[in-house]
Amino acid sequence: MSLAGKVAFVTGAAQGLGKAFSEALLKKGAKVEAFETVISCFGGLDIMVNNAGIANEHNYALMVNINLTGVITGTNMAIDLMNREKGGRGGVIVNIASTAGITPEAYFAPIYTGTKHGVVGFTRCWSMNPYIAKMGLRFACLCPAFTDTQILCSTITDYPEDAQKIIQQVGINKVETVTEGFMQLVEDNQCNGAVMVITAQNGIQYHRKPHGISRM
Ligand SMILES: NC(=O)C1=CN([C@@H]2O[C@H](COP(=O)(O)OP(=O)(O)OC[C@H]3O[C@@H](n4cnc5c(N)ncnc54)[C@H](O)[C@@H]3O)[C@@H](O)[C@H]2O)C=CC1
Ligand SMILES: CCCCC/C=C\C=C\C(=O)C/C=C\C/C=C\CCCC(=O)O
Repeated sequence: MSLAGKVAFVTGAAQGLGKAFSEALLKKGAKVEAFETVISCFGGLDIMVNNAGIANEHNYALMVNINLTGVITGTNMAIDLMNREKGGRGGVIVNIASTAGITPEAYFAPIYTGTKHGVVGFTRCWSMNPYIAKMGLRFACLCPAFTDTQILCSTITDYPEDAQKIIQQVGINKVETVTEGFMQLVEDNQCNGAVMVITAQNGIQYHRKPHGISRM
């Protein structure tokens, strides 16, 4: 996808990964806008990034609301706006999950892990919907391991020993590496259903795709 003139909306873009994603999109010529402006000034949306998230095991209702319900709500709103069959231009929806959405290694954070598993399952499920081709939509999910942003500081403060132990094992991603992976997901029109995993040890990788209806 060429990004020149495309309209993007990134949730939670004030800092951290959301800010870095927005800056990378702007550099490639996209317009990164507030939701109201997207409709009133640009008449549509091409790229939706559900990025906002928190880590707070003590307030699980809030965390589920932001990390999972927020992604579902943002996705639903974007589908309505982008659906070619309803006058939209089509486009891509990228949901930001985590490696915690694939493996439960952060044992001290079961609710965070649950919300991120939800994001991965929700995004994968949409990507397998046979009607999205007509709607002009594709879906992708980004799963970074620990990355150098503010959310990490609060985790280390809340769970110093547990977090440090895992971080020492797996390392910390640079924001730039995660942003590079994010841009691949946005620009590669072939990557519907991609679940991209990014770790400090192995860099950018694709998690294996599910194949149709599972035979368990
Ligand atoms: N930094 C890390 O180690 C990793 C982060 N992630 C995910 O990446 C996403 C971005 O996190 P970071 O940039 O790392 O953290 P961050 O704490 O720097 O940024 C989070 C952003 O979300 C926004 N936000 C929080 N609640 C919101 C709400 N109710 N409505 C709108 N915006 C809200 C904040 O204002 C902030 O801009 C999150 O979904 C997080 O779970 C995933 C894997 C690793
Ligand atoms: C992880 C619980 C607290 C969440 C808030 C802080 C930062 C967010 C980090 C993540 O989302 C990444 C979460 C867990 C990573 C744990 C292990 C990574 C394993 C990667 C690997 O297998 O190499």
